[in-house]
Amino acid sequence: MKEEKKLRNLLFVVNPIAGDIDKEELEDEIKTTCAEHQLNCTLYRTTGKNDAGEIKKRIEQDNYDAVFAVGGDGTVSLVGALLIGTQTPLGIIPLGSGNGLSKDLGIPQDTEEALQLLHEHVVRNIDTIDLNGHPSIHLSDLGFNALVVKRFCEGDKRGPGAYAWIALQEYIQYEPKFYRIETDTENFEGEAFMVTIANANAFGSNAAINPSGILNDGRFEICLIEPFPKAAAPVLLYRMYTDNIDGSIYTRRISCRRATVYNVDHEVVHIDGEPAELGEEIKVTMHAKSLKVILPIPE
Ligand SMILES: Nc1ncnc2c1ncn2[C@@H]1O[C@H](COP(=O)(O)OP(=O)(O)OP(=O)(O)O)[C@@H](O)[C@H]1O
Repeated sequence: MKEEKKLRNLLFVVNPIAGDIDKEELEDEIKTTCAEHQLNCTLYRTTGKNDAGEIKKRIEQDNYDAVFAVGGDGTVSLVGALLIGTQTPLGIIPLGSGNGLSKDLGIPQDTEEALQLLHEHVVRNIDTIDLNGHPSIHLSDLGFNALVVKRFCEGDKRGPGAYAWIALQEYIQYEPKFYRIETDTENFEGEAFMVTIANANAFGSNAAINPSGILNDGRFEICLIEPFPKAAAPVLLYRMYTDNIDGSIYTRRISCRRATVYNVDHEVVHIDGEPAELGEEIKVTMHAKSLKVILPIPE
């Protein structure tokens, strides 16, 4: 196996509010681990305002060997988007409410184990996708889940419990919306409960919307949940949590390399867990193996 370049100079982007977990102790742990392995470490704490600009400035000023996102999927996307197309790998110390991408990548969810990646790892390339110029590394949605994500981001409670409570409240009154989807393989026109544009497999909650998706195959999947009777919801959820969504008559997945999604009813959208405004016509393109990521050494 090719010898990995040793990391020397690291930037850690720490989201102090992610997952409702106090990060002070962790910051000390990061500093200690770096000192033990003679690594130079810089910490940047996100503020929620113009973080992308601030981090970009730091990356341009200093020659970092890797940038670690310390937080949830939003923090991972923020950092990952800045590293797409560069030689600088993205590291992840998962500390959010859900940590979907890190789970799909097999990154340890235990902080101490994840910190081992600073000195023992491999670097691999993964695909990213682009929605009207906005990068997406994990999963983006139109429809029900996007609405829940929007309400979650507007609220002041974090964590999986807050997310589940909002989902339940919205589910009771949610009506499917109309979409037209054209891809290089198949087309779709009709109502859907939600449309997921998936580079990866599962949401942070572990619900697998795209169970067989591969992060470096040069393809993405459009996962549709079509209108279903309210009574079918528990079985649908069960299928998602048991990697068996394709067994449902209410779902379909389109694997493709490019797509245009017409969001006819102007339904809300999120990209990797952050609400986004994309207009009615959404062009989705694939950037194969465009992001380097730091992963555990395979067993
Ligand atoms: N200092 C801060 N104060 C308030 N909000 C912040 C701050 N730093 C970042 N944010 C916000 O945190 C959100 C990203 O959080 P992140 O996704 O990392 O964690 P999470 O939501 O707890 O976890 P997950 O996405 O895995 O469910 C962004 O909306 C960002 O604007």
